[in-house]
Amino acid sequence: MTILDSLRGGLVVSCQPLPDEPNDPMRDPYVQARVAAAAVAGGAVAIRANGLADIAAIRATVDVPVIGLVKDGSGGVFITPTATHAVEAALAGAHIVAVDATDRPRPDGKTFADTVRAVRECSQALVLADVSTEEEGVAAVAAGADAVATTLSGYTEASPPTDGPDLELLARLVKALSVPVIAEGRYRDTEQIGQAFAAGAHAVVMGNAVTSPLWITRRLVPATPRATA
Ligand SMILES: CC(=O)N[C@H](C=O)[C@@H](O)[C@H](O)[C@H](O)COP(=O)(O)O
Repeated sequence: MTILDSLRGGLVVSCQPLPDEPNDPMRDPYVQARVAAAAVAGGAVAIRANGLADIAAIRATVDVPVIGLVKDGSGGVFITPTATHAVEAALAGAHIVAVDATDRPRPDGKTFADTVRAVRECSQALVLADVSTEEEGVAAVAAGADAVATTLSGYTEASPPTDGPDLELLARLVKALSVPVIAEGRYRDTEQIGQAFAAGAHAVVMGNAVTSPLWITRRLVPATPRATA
């Protein structure tokens, strides 16, 4: 079975501390590896992880594929923004490297296709294109992406933010592409998971709703009298 086959029809759990919270107590490779192990024990078919130390720790702990990325920067392209970041993620142990494949300029001046080539030259890792529009997905596949994810919908100028997941983009990508399309971004419950698979998703990624006590608690606390006192 190929790596991508092993993800088919399953839940991928994204184990990442909150990016805008440098003091998130979960920011620790050992902790993230234990969270990943718990997710796998619960049935996750793969783990998505950010940063070389977390990728390596999770790879050493779980026996499912690791989708690795390296976040760097805040505005513009920040998910595995350069070919160097992508190569480092592959060498740290990612089976699949998630790379920003939006049509925005990249900090190293290279193209997404250059980045795919760099990963192929140094490893067996596959490349997952994180996109925000259908056009970006089509271009990413032409440039060599092995799979495409809706990860960046709602986070670029070309894609207006929404509360829930972008099921429309997912359905359009499934129709337009011949590679697996992974649903990611603001999936929170079983109903949305069902909707994603009904729209043709290869797999669904859930992050904060599973792996961030800080994020979950912040959403629950406003419902308490204490919060409004
Ligand atoms: C846009 C961006 O930076 N997305 C990142 C991608 O790796 C993560 O911060 C996501 O939050 C996560 O993968 C999915 O989490 P949720 O299921 O909570 O959307």
